[in-house]
Amino acid sequence: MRIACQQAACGTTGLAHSLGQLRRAARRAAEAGAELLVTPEISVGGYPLLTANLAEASGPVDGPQCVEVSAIAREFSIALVHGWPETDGDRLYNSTRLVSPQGDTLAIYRKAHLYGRGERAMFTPGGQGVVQASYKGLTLGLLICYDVEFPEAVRAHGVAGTDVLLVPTGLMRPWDFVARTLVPARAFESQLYIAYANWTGSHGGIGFCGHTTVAAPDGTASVLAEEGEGLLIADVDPAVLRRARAATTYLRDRRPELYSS
Ligand SMILES: [NH3+]CCCCC(=O)O
Repeated sequence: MRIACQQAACGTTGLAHSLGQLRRAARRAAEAGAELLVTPEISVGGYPLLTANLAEASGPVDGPQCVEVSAIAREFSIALVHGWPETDGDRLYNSTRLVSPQGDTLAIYRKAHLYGRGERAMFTPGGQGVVQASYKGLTLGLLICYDVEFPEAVRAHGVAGTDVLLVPTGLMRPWDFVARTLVPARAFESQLYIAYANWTGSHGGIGFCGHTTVAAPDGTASVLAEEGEGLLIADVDPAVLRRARAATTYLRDRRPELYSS
């Protein structure tokens, strides 16, 4: 399956800007033959989410923001992973949604490991660890940014049979080590692909470090530079998963009865 990861210029000025940026990426991804596009953390609304953008960017899964994104998926007949501030009753979640090429919601994941005082003040932490969906014969999983820095969170997906972990992110400097070293290591140790789509540029006092990555379970990775918008195109190959899992049998050789919880 060919996938695309958007490395988007941050500094979103509002919902219309976000949706325009996402639509352009969907068109380019479809033109490149991709069947799935992954966009950065809170790609609808911008990261960090400014209070000024909160009212127009936030909504329930059947709200106008998600309806617009579903229309983009249908227009270009491509599956999409986008972030947005999800409202559910009086709670606000830092969420990501996997949308089918027909615009249907295949999965929603709410960021469980919130990062820093700003996020913890604004969002409610998600309460689900492993969220998956089937697409094109593969099992896709969802995590968001900081989640991937917890080996337990990624390993839980590996044990649950995730083939491709889709990770919208908002990774800032000086943490580029996470993109360059940790994400490829996570893919290798849990025997799955990780598609990690980041922002670039500076916004809200934060400098994002790009390095959008598709890391494979065999230790190889495709990476974009730190600066500049772009679209990373990579092919996810089930044969690579099979060969890697046969050669590196971490998931079979685990001894969970020996590990503290
Ligand atoms: N080590 C922290 C990197 C930033 C994670 C986040 O913004 O969710």
